[in-house]
Amino acid sequence: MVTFSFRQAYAFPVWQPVAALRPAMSAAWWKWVASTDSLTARLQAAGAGQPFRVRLLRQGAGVPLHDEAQALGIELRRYAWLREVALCVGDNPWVVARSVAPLTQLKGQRLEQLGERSLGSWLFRQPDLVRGPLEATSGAPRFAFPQVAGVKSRWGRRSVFQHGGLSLLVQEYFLSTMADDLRLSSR
Ligand SMILES: C=C(O[C@@H]1C=C(C(=O)O)C=C[C@H]1O)C(=O)O
Repeated sequence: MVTFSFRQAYAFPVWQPVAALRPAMSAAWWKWVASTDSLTARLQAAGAGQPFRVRLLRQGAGVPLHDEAQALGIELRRYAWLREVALCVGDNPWVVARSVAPLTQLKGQRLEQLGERSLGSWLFRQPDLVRGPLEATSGAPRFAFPQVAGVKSRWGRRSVFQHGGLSLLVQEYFLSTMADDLRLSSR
């Protein structure tokens, strides 16, 4: 079983509009990073019958990172609802994701009861869902990271979803395990 640890990164992540990073990305990666439909559904399709699983790593109240608070337009050091997962295909974590929502905006959406069901499967069923612009980074996540030698983050992306008065920042980092399994180039 793969274990995960918090990885301390010293550099502040540089987020850019996803189109700004397109020249640095292969066409195959662009399709993944710039897609705006459900990533869960895409991973399930790409897994070609291998079991897809959401591994819940952490969920509950906590203080968002500086850039997360900025992205949500909330005050620094305000508690938020945090959820960290690994999206696994077969035995491998392909994506690690961290979602953040202001606690004050949680009003019976029952997000905390999702457990190991995919947040995306729930989110994309909401008829009023609006997705904000995608931003991307080549930096590594500063949260749960698989403790397996040689696993690297290839691309990260984030966007804010709006639904029923709730703003939800979703950050997803695509791992080298996924690149290896799908034979994608490193970048
Ligand atoms: C936003 C989506 O949901 C995915 C599922 C997540 C979860 O269960 O916590 C987190 C991020 C996403 O990669 C999606 O499917 O597009």
